[in-house]
Amino acid sequence: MSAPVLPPRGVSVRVPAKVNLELRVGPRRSDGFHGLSTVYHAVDLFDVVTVEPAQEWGLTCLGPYADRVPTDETNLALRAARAVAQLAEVDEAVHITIDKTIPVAGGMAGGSADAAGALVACDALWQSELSRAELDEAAAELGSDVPFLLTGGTAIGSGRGEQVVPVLTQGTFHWVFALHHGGLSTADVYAEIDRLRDGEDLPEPQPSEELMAALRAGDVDRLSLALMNDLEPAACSLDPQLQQTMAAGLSHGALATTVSGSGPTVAFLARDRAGALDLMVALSADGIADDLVHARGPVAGAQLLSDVTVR
Ligand SMILES: C[C@@](CO)(OP(=O)(O)O)[C@H](O)COP(=O)(O)OP(=O)(O)OC[C@H]1O[C@@H](n2ccc(N)nc2=O)[C@H](O)[C@@H]1O
Ligand SMILES: Nc1ncnc2c1ncn2[C@@H]1O[C@H](COP(=O)(O)OP(=O)(O)O)[C@@H](O)[C@H]1O
Repeated sequence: MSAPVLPPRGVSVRVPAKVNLELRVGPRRSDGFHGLSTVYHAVDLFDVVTVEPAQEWGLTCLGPYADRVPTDETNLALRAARAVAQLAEVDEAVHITIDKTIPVAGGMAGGSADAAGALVACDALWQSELSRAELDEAAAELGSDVPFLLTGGTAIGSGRGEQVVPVLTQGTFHWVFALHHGGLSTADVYAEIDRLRDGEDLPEPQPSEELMAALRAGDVDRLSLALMNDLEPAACSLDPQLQQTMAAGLSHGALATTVSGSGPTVAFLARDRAGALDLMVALSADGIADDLVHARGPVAGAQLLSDVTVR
């Protein structure tokens, strides 16, 4: 007699961090968001989100940044899980465990990654088979960056960042991320760009042809010339130390640098793996950042790791 097929007990999903290769910010819209043209790029720095059936809704965060992550109902992963329960009409609770490696409030979309991970994990746990359109819509409601973390790779983001279209790329790029544990609030950085650009006539943001060509060719030198982030002056205005970090990386041979999203993480593009490791050693000797991480991109978005853990 064959064994009965039991529903899965727990599901784990691995989700990457992102850096914006380009971030062009238009004027503030009437809903308070800014129209964007951005190019997201997922890198191999991962959180793992595990959901397990439980008597009550709950969340545990593990890892070095755990004390900076809310475990109440404001946690984006918990909100994502509840959104799937509602869409799938499931009346069951889960306990979520986030094994956190992505810096918190670092401009690398860690909370958004956890939300994307929880959407995919709960959909698998409850076998709800939500359509991609339903998942994308739920993701966009949770945050502007969340749909990209479902897709991963390299992609253009438009609207407020939630409309995502994949971009053709070749090869792997090597990055060094200089982390600053202070954190910057995304809303504060957008408010600061408004203050700095007050009265300016702003063009409709568009992706640059040069960046698309560099990515299509997998050409790291061309990519180094195409990185840009409109939020950089605003992040540097709120945290002037970032300018020193950027200058230090360039003096040690980084091909280019940009603030990651709304910061305060600073991204350096290296020629290759050896270049990235040399840069880490030099920056570490300077003691300029709280931590340094080597990561590669592009990598896939939220990926199911297993659908059966301990029974
Ligand atoms: C700056 C970016 C670049 O990818 O990422 P992070 O640096 O936060 O990772 C994103 O635009 C952040 O997206 P996300 O972190 O999902 O932001 P949301 O939760 O949607 O919005 C948080 C707040 O940021 C501001 N906001 C966000 C997106 C946008 N297009 N315009 C905005 O003005 C609004 O003040 C909003 O209330
Ligand atoms: N699962 C989560 N992980 C991290 N932060 C979260 C999470 N859920 C909610 N937050 C809140 O979102 C804020 C922004 O965090 P994060 O997404 O890491 O940064 P960023 O928007 O700069 O990419 C945090 O300060 C925290 O209060």
